[in-house]
Amino acid sequence: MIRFEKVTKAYPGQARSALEQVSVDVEKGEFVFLVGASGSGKSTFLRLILREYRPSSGRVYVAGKEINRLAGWKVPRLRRQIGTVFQDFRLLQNKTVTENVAFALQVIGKPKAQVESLVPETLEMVGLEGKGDRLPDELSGGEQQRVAIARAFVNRPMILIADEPTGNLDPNTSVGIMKLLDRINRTGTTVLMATHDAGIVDQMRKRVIELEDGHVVRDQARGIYGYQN
Ligand SMILES: Nc1ncnc2c1ncn2[C@@H]1O[C@H](COP(=O)(O)OP(=O)(O)OP(=O)(O)O)[C@@H](O)[C@H]1O
Repeated sequence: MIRFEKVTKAYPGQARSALEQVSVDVEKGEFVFLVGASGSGKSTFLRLILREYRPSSGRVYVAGKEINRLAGWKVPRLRRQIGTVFQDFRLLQNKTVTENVAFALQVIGKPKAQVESLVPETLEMVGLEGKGDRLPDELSGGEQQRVAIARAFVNRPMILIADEPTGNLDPNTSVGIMKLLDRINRTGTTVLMATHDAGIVDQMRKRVIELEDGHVVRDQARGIYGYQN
């Protein structure tokens, strides 16, 4: 589903590459934690999958296509197949829960009837039934992250990328969010999650890829967090 072949990414003006000769294969339906100290290259890895950046050398494949070679007009189609969730939720503050989730479908031109069936179904799946009319600031942090996950998943993407999704949440709330991501993964969606949350990684026992200074230093099935901050 995702393949990195000897990928190096150097940002202009930076002495050291953010990623250096990284080769990784992620199969469809896998759940992968990306761990590593701050600055080790986790976000860069995720952004290359979205083609927010191109590699300086090497190749990135998503669903069999080398995305560096995709024509610019095909990039939105690629991104449509990848849901994204971030630490800071990134909801539209002046729109209700329902409108936030519906918006993700409207911008890609989904017919109204489909929007009207998919949005409530997805809100129910993430445990937000009955809260569709609230504004984001009328929700707890955990609920706001559920809205963000609903928005990322409502289009049933093949890949879900989560960059520190529990970074702003307390441990109990984080467990609920992880259960939800696990459920989404069980529908067949490939999940990649960058995290500093040792407790969660140790609890879930999924594949762990550890980056250090832009290199993969560990790739472990049913792994643990296992590095010192
Ligand atoms: N847009 C950019 N321009 C220049 N350098 C960048 C840019 N983005 C990241 N870097 C550098 O690339 C390296 C890897 O950064 P990256 O954000 O991928 O790390 P990270 O593991 O996600 O860190 P964190 O855990 O703090 O989010 C760092 O040295 C960082 O300073």
